Amino acid sequence: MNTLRIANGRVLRPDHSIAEADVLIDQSTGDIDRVAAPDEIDATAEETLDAGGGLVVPGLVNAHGHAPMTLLRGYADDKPLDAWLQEDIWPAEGELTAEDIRVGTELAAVEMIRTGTTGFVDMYFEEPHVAGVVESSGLRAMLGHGFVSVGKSEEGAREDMEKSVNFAEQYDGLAGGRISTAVMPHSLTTVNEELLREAVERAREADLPVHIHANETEDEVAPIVDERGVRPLAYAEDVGLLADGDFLAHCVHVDDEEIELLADSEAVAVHCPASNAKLASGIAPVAEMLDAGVTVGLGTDGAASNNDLDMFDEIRDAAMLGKLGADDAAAVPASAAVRMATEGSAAALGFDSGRIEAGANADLAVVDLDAAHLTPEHDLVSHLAYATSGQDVRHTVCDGEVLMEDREIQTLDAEAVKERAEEQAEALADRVA
Ligand SMILES: N[C@@H](CCSC[C@H]1O[C@@H](n2cnc3c(=O)[nH]cnc32)[C@H](O)[C@@H]1O)C(=O)O
Ligand SMILES: [Zn+2]
Repeated sequence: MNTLRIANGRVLRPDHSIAEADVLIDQSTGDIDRVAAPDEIDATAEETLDAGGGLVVPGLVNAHGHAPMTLLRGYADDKPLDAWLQEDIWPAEGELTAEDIRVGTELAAVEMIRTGTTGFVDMYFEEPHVAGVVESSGLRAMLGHGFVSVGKSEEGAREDMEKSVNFAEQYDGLAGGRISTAVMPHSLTTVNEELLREAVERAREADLPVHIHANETEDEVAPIVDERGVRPLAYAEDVGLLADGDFLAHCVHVDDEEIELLADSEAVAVHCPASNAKLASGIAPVAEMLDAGVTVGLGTDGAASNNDLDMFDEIRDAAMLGKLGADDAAAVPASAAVRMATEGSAAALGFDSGRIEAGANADLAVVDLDAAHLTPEHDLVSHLAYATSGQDVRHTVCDGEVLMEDREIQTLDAEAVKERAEEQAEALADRVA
């Protein structure tokens, strides 16, 4: 057994207690073999990472995003979703090349590894290039080709849906099992009913989950209520969504009936607080969803509506906005927010990660605790939610492989990626202008 030992640190246990413990990783399986006090582990490890003065936490899982949009970070801000997409983002995306997608994903991978994220979701296009970066970066991901029918001929829309199903079938399980896939219709209003039903049917035939944007803005809800006389999630359930493995991004404008539908289903809601705030989409009723027993994951959405991919920022936003939305300072406490970004997101994607215990994927990060902004140590879970930045991460490990040691990324040349991304983004903006 090739072993990696995360030594001399403290560990965040699944019950959110803190233990002085080493983590022994079996690199042949990529799983955690043991978590125990140092003197209880006599195995000699081929490789050791020093977690002294640090806290070993589950690698964060970014359960909704559009990775290549890092090239559009800061390209268009300060407008609501529809105007932002129609006036800026979709015109720019029309000029994106496959190389842009590859470089934008590399930049996203550098940012995620640097900030302790070990798993992510991508809904975009040119996904084979995204998959190539997942393979080389060492991250875990659930990928899908996002498709719409609006603005397309019936034939063009069907082709796009086929592309989404075919990609999901062909890429599931690649990169040594670190890639999983989903069929990804863009949203309940940008894909017509016939195509949506067919996409869901094809996903079930292929035993694949479906990922979709849902109830993000009032503008997405009203047309469905007006046309169909039912709430969007009732329509989603009727087309066969809300099945086990399905996960819905946003769920901002959901009423009690829809929260109950989610709670009674196997589907997972993915909360994107920063994106919802930045686009003024609203504050999702996360406290109510959690109280109703809905599984809630956490995601940044794209870097053009956040504008970073730091999931520690997202944890803090979830806690803060959850309180504001519930008008209750006790809502979405620190532990609940941390759990959303670890176990909640892992559940959304069916990842066996999100917790530090034997048998789980060895997807973890080590947070340096010696900074002034993490002093004193009354409560480390409080620090994870209210004070930790992704820049505090020292090491990142995914599938038992070291992706970053002492803030040095091992699987990508971070400086070269940043340079390339600058060049590609500049050329893209020139093409759009
Ligand atoms: N542009 C693709 C649609 C699917 S890719 C995923 C799309 O979601 C867009 N997107 C990014 N953030 C959001 C969001 O918060 N809500 C809805 N769409 C978004 C993103 O810009 C991209 O166009 C096509 O025409 O076939
Ligand atoms: Zn999105």
